[in-house]
Amino acid sequence: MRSVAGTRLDRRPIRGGAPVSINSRLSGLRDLDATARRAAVTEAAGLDAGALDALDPARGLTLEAADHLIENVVGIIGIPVGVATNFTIDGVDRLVPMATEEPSVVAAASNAARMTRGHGGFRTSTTGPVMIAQIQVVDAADPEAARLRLLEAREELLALADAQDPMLTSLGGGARDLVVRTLPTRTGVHLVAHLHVDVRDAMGANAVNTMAEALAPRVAELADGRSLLRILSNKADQRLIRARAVFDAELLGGAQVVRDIVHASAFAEADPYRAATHNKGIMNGITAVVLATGNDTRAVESGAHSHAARGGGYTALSHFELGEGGHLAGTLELPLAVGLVGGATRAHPVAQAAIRLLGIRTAAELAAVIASVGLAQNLAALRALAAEGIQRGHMTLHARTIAASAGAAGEEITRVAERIVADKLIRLEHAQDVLAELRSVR
Ligand SMILES: CC(C)(COP(=O)([O-])OP(=O)([O-])OC[C@H]1O[C@@H](n2cnc3c(N)ncnc32)[C@H](O)[C@@H]1OP(=O)([O-])[O-])[C@@H](O)C(=O)NCCC(=O)NCCSC(=O)C[C@@](C)(O)CC(=O)[O-]
Ligand SMILES: NC(=O)C1=CN([C@@H]2O[C@H](COP(=O)(O)OP(=O)(O)OC[C@H]3O[C@@H](n4cnc5c(N)ncnc54)[C@H](OP(=O)(O)O)[C@@H]3O)[C@@H](O)[C@H]2O)C=CC1
Repeated sequence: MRSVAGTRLDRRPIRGGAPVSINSRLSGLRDLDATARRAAVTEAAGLDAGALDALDPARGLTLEAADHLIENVVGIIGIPVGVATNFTIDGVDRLVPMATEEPSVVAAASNAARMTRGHGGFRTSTTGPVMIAQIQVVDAADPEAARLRLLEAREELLALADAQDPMLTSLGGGARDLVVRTLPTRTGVHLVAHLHVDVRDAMGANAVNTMAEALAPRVAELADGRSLLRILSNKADQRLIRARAVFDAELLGGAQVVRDIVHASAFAEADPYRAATHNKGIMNGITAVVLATGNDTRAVESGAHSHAARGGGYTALSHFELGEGGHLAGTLELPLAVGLVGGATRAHPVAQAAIRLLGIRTAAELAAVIASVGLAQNLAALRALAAEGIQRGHMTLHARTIAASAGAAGEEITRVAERIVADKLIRLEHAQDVLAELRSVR
């Protein structure tokens, strides 16, 4: 623990329970009410009764706790947390908490995960939890020579960085490398030092920012310039996670659907207008798990989009191709700066419950889950787009939101939703008419 502004901060990582063998194939979960679902998921995950109680809105984040998270707190917004089923990731079944306001996202992820179960589920690999801190130096008279002087002082600078975080180094993390670039800009040639730091189970921003600020005076001295910005880069390309899976051709709808998903994938790779929507589909899954686990959604999203733009243009983060036996092979690669130690992951009771449900023990395992959900989410949307179109599945589930917005309550929601879907008129005015009609015949 360390003391910050009089507050004792507990920095031990939130971890899931001891690994238990679970079956994530919870068919029929949708037919239960939310409380019964929570009980079913708690039992299926091998957790103690009550382990997920924080997911009950009455027992989640209190106003008092929220007041310690951000400033000028006046309230709390509720975002639904659903559980995606059917996931097998690196040989382990996982039930995945997803926080999202968008209908059909949780269903779609579960649907796609079901289509790869027979082929072993998702497999992942990672480059390791290495974050980059940037130190900008301006006004160096001889930028190229200054670059070499900094590189000559590599060992000294890495040691100085490590000295800032004995806890991190004791856990096997710490400074790993120094890269120095000269950067021509419209205000002259800047020198930019990149400190690569293994941040273990942290997201790492605070950890590397502290190091960058400590190194900056010495860097400026060596460069004979003036240090300016000292901050991590959200282009976390030393912290990549990759997920792959084979999706069953028959479950996808046959050979033509498989071929058309490959066409859809090629379209997104070639066209930035399509790539932005394609990647939004991936982020539907990724952001939902990042949010549920109390991680920084903006950091992950800027990392993802910077990776999509790494070649200078903007392209798809995933790739689909025809695989062995006519099945569909999908891959996804992106930077994922997520942790189990700091930020809201530590402070938010719902995030703690989400980590417990996932049963993960390291930030790398969390990244593996998130990337797998991103790939599943992408595949589900592409399958719908390449087959019947997005509206059938998405709008059918969206109809419930429309029914509730029209004023339906309780059982009325299902009845109004079913009617507006059957009438193929999923609109607010029609839902209001249907509701009025239902109430008039009571
Ligand atoms: C919506 C489905 C899944 C229906 O698909 P379906 O085939 O009608 O569903 P089903 O009733 O046959 O069920 C199949 C499986 O889906 C899951 N499932 C199905 N329904 C539920 C439900 N109510 N609650 C919970 N789970 C559900 C569930 O896992 C179930 O299997 P089970 O495990 O039960 O044996 C399908 O149409 C689908 O995957 N659609 C894609 C929807 C989607 O991508 N939504 C994201 C929003 S659209 C967007 O923002 C992104 C986009 C599209 O623009 C990106 C892009 O352009 O690339
Ligand atoms: N551009 C961006 O993305 C920015 C993001 N942020 C925010 O920074 C926060 C994340 O920073 P982060 O550095 O992760 O948070 P913390 O500083 O809360 O956590 C990191 C610290 O936890 C301690 N620790 C304990 N156990 C472990 C372990 N197993 N692995 C790693 N570290 C461990 C370490 O040392 P010790 O105990 O000594 O603390 C480490 O320095 C997020 O809230 C994010 O929103 C902030 C600025 C910019």
